[in-house]
Amino acid sequence: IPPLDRCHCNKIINVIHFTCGPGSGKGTQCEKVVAKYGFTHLSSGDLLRAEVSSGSERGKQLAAIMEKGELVPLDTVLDMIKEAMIAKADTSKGFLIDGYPREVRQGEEFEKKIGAPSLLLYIDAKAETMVKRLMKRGETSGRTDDNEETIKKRLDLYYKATEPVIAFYEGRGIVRKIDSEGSVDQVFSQVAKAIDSLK
Ligand SMILES: Nc1nc2c(ncn2[C@@H]2O[C@H](COP(=O)(O)OP(=O)(O)OP(=O)(O)O)[C@@H](O)[C@H]2O)c(=O)[nH]1
Ligand SMILES: O=c1ccn([C@@H]2O[C@H](COP(=O)(O)OP(=O)(O)O)[C@@H](O)[C@H]2O)c(=O)[nH]1
Ligand SMILES: [Mg+2]
Repeated sequence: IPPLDRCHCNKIINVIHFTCGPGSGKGTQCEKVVAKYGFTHLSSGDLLRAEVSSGSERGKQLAAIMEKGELVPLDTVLDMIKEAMIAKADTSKGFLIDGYPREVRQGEEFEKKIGAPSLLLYIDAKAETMVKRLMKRGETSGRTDDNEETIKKRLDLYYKATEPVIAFYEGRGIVRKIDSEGSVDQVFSQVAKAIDSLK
């Protein structure tokens, strides 16, 4: 398919994966990255939630999986990301892909269909910190998965499926680990340093 190839050759130097645990602060940091660098932010979770809000049949199936804190089929997420990347390929300065890959196979498929990332940002947060932040966010977020039971499942799945992703890319030398325990600005200064090191 031609648009795919376009994606392949154009922007692949600037694909940044943001892979961290739930509630580690990805969404918060991505907003700041967009403000400073003008990258296109694609949040896999937000793309899925948009499909759920559309009320489509596919959205209903996704909602049931997400409410349980499980992972939706990897092709579904990849197709959504690819579509969104193609739509922006001509004008984007780079892509910041948040909450992805969630499992090693997702990363492998991304590379086959789109290309290799140039950086993988990983915010290292303690389980206790993530749970605390998510419970607090749950007071106002309206997200059906911000409840104690689902948070626990999301964390378990993170340690089981997502942490191996970091080891996988560490082998390639593109992982930058960020300590999450400071303030939002302190975390961002580490993120910015990692991105600046790409230039
Ligand atoms: N103290 C502190 N709180 C933060 C920081 N970053 C985010 N938070 C808070 O932690 C909560 C979760 O942050 P998000 O940015 O929504 O986290 P996320 O990683 O996108 O989480 P998911 O959407 O569940 O993947 C929010 O309520 C933020 O206000 C930080 O650097 N320091
Ligand atoms: O590649 C992805 C990204 C997200 N999700 C689903 O979307 C939910 C919310 O993802 P998000 O990144 O917004 O939040 P997190 O779980 O990291 O707090 C997850 O629990 C999964 O059910 C998924 O299945 N595959
Ligand atoms: Mg988020």
